Amino acid sequence: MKKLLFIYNPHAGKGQIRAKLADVLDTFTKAGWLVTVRPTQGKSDATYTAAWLGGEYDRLVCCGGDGTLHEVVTGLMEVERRPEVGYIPAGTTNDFSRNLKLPKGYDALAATAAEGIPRPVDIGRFNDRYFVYVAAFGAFTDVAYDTPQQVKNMFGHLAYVLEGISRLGNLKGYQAKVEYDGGVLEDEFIFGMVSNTVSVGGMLGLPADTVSLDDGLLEAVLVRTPRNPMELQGVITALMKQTTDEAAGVLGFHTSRLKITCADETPWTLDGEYGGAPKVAEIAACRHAINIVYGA
Ligand SMILES: Nc1ncnc2c1ncn2[C@@H]1O[C@H](COP(=O)(O)OP(=O)(O)OP(=O)(O)O)[C@@H](O)[C@H]1O
Repeated sequence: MKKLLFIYNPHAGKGQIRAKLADVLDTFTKAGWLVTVRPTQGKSDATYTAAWLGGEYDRLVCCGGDGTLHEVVTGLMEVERRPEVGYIPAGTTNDFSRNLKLPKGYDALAATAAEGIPRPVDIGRFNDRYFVYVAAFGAFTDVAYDTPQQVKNMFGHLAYVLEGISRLGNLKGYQAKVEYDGGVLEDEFIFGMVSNTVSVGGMLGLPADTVSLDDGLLEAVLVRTPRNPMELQGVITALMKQTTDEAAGVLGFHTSRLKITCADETPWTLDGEYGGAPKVAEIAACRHAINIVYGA
């Protein structure tokens, strides 16, 4: 019998999955799976469980928010023979799930996770860590790690932070050398983001269908430190319009890898969680690292 490992975060979102658990497990079983269930017991539990047990299963279904998906995928990257992944979004933020065109409601989600056909997606490597859809530094990310997880909100939030600053001197910039497929940039940046999600397509001025999760490419957005009030206004305008504007210092490009060398330790967020504060961030797309079930 094919084996399915179900990892769910009982506290994700408002904990609604708990009331649906019996139906979800029944759906998996009726689809022919022999099911093992792991309610996560705390931080990193999903990572350890996926890393230790993932290789013994044909399919791993993850239920929770972006944080739980991040933990599961991080664990699976340690596994040689990775199971197919199904995802039932159940968190307060389920930004990544938008990419998968999943149905609504737990019954349909469980059926899709059990029977849907998986497709390959790229996973981001960040030094010795991983991210599913976004790695970012700067502006708000060094203050606290309650980063607005929805990628689009990041730009809105950044514009809001920038509008609120009374003096340009209050802005913390990061002197950085950025090496990528298209060349080398050396400048001071207040914000940088590398992502693998269609929700950033608009920001790069690209139609969403040119941002693909399985093309071996990541999308990068860098915001240069504005040096005067006019430049600051240009950055805010670009961010509000959610578009890159090279003249205004809001740069965007596709790349398969990126090396960001900062003069100082720079705190990063990976999928909305604290990702450490390295001086050098080596980022790369791990092409087709995970096979995940899509809804359509
Ligand atoms: N049993 C548990 N008790 C407390 N925290 C847990 C437990 N299991 C998992 N977690 C943690 O909860 C965090 C958030 O999980 P998740 O993203 O699934 O939910 P969420 O509702 O979307 O929360 P948020 O959007 O605020 O991150 C994860 O990073 C995980 O480490």
